[in-house]
Amino acid sequence: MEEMKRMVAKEALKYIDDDMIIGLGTGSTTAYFIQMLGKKLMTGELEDVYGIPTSHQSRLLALESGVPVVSLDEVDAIDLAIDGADEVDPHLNLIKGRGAALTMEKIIEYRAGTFIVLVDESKLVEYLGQKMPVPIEVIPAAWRAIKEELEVFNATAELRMGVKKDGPVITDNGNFILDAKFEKIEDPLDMEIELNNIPGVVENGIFADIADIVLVGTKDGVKRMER
Ligand SMILES: O=C[C@H](O)[C@H](O)[C@H](O)COP(=O)(O)O
Repeated sequence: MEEMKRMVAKEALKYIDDDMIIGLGTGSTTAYFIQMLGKKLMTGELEDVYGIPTSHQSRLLALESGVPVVSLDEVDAIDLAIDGADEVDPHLNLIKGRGAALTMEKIIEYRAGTFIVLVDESKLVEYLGQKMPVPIEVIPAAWRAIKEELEVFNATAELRMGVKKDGPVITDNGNFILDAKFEKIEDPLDMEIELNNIPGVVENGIFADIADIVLVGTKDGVKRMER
């Protein structure tokens, strides 16, 4: 599994040129990419590449790896964004947010000229919701009401609890995460919009129609899916 992640991260480097602004995703797969990008910048193989982090995790890792970072309000455009995903359907719709970074990820990736997703083949599903719940970032005061309102969509939601921290997970934006298990998400774009219409929902982990390219690590090498 780790080898597949490394393989797709290496492949993603081929899309990077000098003078690019790159959205830096969150998670274990993107972490390999950030470290490899740092090496290319250190050796001078790449020059003047700046990263826009999507979380504290990717910001700290970028700084540690030698990738200079800028924020969204300092740039006119984002050339490319690279990130992992928890599920990918055949139309390149995604579920993201296992690492609770979905809101900033969507803010950056929605605005990137090209959004490239890095996964291993275990993330490919026939339909969204097949294996994973949809993470939903919510304003803390509204979590219980939203949990109940999600029943309209036949979803069962759990408040995500911290590991090495008592009580709920607090996102980089100071909010809670509800993990909502759906039976089957028939129309990802429609569900993404519906969920964001619930007052108190900050953002949800369905990324419909955003990914341009998915690089899949398989036992037989990297496969490329394109929309
Ligand atoms: O909030 C976290 C993100 O959406 C991650 O990009 C996603 O969970 C994939 O992470 P990993 O590459 O560790 O499987």
